[in-house]
Amino acid sequence: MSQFEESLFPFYEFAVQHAGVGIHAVNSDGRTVIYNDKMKEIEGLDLEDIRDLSILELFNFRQQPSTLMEVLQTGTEQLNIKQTYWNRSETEITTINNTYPIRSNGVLLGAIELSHDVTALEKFVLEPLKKDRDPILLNHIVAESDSMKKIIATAKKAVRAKLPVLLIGEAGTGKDLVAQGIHHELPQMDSSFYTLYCNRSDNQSIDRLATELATDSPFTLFCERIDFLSIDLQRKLLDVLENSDVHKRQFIASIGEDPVELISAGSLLKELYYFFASFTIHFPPLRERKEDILPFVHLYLARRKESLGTVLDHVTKEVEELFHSYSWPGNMRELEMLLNEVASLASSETTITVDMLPQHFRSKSNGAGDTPSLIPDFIAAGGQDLLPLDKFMREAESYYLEKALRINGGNITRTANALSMSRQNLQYRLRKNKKGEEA
Ligand SMILES: Nc1ncnc2c1ncn2[C@@H]1O[C@H](COP(=O)(O)OP(=O)(O)OP(=O)(O)O)[C@@H](O)[C@H]1O
Repeated sequence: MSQFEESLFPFYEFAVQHAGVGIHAVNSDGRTVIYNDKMKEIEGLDLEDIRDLSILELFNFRQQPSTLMEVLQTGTEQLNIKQTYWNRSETEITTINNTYPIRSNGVLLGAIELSHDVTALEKFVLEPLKKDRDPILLNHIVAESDSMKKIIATAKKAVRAKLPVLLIGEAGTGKDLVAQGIHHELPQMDSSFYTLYCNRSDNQSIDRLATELATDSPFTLFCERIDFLSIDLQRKLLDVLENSDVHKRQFIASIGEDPVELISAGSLLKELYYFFASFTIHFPPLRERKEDILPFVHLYLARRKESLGTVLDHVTKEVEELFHSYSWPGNMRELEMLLNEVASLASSETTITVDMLPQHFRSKSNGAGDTPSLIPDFIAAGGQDLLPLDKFMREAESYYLEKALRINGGNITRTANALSMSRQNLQYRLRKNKKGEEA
């Protein structure tokens, strides 16, 4: 190497450390040779954590399919791979990765990954109405269908009456959005919005709430999915609420199913239902109010254009038809996540075409009718071919995880809690099963 080339090293090193993208390079043995500051920030790892790990060990450590390993094995680049995961500091990160083989004189020396952190972008685009600090008003909410119009009208009445409200509907139908809309329409605009995320056994949140309610401060309390609390905790919550100053607060709660069914199944305390049910608002699933689909798509694309200067602004007739024929079991949240996925991989396109829809969506929406394919019967019936046990177990796991996710509106954290597993483990299994399906 010439002296001149050597004198360039400090420049290269500086550029690598200060680049706005994460850089991770491995040699042909899979050992890390470059791991810059941005990559440390993205993954929450230190060089010490990984220096002595081969890429294979690192793969197990991260529980992520490794594009670096794939490029080392195949020698072909992998572009625009989107990954969402929780890093070491328990932060959710979304990256878009480009991974390239590095060759010298035709010999493969290793591979390099350039990782763009698009978490902030994802966070914004995920919820087009939740725009930074702008309050969500009831009139901002997409309400083209008669049923959504009725929901907005009842929510406005509840604001005037200042009585507790119970929001009833499947996950992802917009209950949280309407709760925030009610809050922002209230006369005391200085009060804050407090969400109690209900978790089966989370005693401490209710204790914290009791402390908060003992103060004088006015606020709106939104108890999200009280039906997720154990009956004992529902009793405790009711006690805390009944002993607080109801005049200074707006109380709102949500449940996922019909209250009569929940009460008779022993999942909802009748007295807690009565506490919130001065106003009840039913949110029909999106499949029963398809008029709201396209206005939401247009709102989403307009917001993205306004904030990020992107050019996507409509969908083809074919996509419209597909969106109208699909059942959206995850409701508006599922549509939002789909648009997110499509838009973040688009570059100069102005129209969303069927080709741009991800494979997983095309296969479940394509004429397969309304329900995503479920395994009809898990118990072997006489006369049926038996599956090898490991295949059966994989299918059962995949079915169960998908169902748990659907019940939890696609929310990984809640699903993982409900299944008593770490979020990383759940993500790993989902990915593994998806790969298995595609294979
Ligand atoms: N009518 C709507 N107009 C605009 N955005 C909507 C509408 N309905 C839902 N969304 C968006 O869809 C996503 C899911 O909505 P939201 O969180 O309010 O659902 P939810 O019924 O509270 O779900 P969960 O029961 O799982 O908490 C949010 O990002 C929300 O902004």
